[in-house]
Amino acid sequence: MSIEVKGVTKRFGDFVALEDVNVSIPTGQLTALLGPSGGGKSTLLRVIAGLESADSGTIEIEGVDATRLAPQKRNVGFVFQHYAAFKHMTVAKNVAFGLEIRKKPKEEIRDRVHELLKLVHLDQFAHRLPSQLSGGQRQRMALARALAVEPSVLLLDEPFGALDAKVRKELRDWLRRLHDEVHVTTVFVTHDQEEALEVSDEIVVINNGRVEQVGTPDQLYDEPANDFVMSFLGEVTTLGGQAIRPHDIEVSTSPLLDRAVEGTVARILRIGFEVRLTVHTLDGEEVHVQLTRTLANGLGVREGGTVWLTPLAGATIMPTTASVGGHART
Ligand SMILES: Nc1ncnc2c1ncn2[C@@H]1O[C@H](COP(=O)(O)OP(=O)(O)OP(=O)(O)O)[C@@H](O)[C@H]1O
Repeated sequence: MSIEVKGVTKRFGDFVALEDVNVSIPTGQLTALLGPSGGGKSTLLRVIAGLESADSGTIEIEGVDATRLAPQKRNVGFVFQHYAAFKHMTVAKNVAFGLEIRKKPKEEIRDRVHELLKLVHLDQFAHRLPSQLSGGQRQRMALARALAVEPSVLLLDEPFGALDAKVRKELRDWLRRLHDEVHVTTVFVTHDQEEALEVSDEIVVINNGRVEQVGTPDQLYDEPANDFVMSFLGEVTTLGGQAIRPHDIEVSTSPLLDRAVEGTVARILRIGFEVRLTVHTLDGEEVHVQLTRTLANGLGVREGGTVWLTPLAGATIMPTTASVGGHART
């Protein structure tokens, strides 16, 4: 394991931001810290970086107890949402900075900067100032700068958070490819489920200062530990008082199964290949169902018509608590 977080608790006054957090982050992987705003993701990243100190618990990085080490002694690189570049220095100088203060030979610095700028596709911008770059290019420069000193761990706090959706998506794909080339252990904070599912090898779901679940994107989606994780990583509705995904519900226009729930189609929304039904059941539940267009057309569903709903075989079903429905997809 590259990072071992053991029994970490962090309070700000009376407020408990992290409570007995235990996480192992594997070497060479891309791990996302995912959760709703205020859940404690950034605090955990800052405790790993040494920018905050935990009230109790330990942090081990690459087998070394780093709990009391200063940030610059932990061999970690960081990139934040709003990256503070040296405005008066060129892109190349910004990337070279960490190597220069370490007094590396000039030739080695020049070669390394060239290699890094190529890696982040900024080689043609080496002589520009940061203000002459786009937001996405500036974040790529920040990554090159963080990678320059060959950190054993790269910590990214919503690195693309301030960028527009399209650039964000491009950089997300780019980060995945970069990681496949460089393989440095990377931990990145995001509140965006899609980003976490698309990019990471492993996801740590954090809510209210606690770890809800750790797993691969598939494990979290297919075997959520609780209804919070289930609702945070995809859409969820309730059927017969239980949480279920809208696409895991079978719709029939005749009462084929005795445990089927009868209801009336209140609304039909057609979006591309997908058809969304809102069904009001006899028990007064509002159930959301997702079907393919082909299936919906084949069934001949119509607003005001009666349908019978059953969970599909193999559907993930959870008892509900108050958290279901509280975290819609963003
Ligand atoms: N320096 C501080 N002083 C007091 N409270 C703080 C401090 N830093 C963080 N907190 C509180 O700790 C909680 C966790 O904050 P944190 O930034 O870790 O959340 P997050 O999951 O990263 O959220 P976001 O996605 O909004 O950044 C929040 O309620 C926040 O207000």
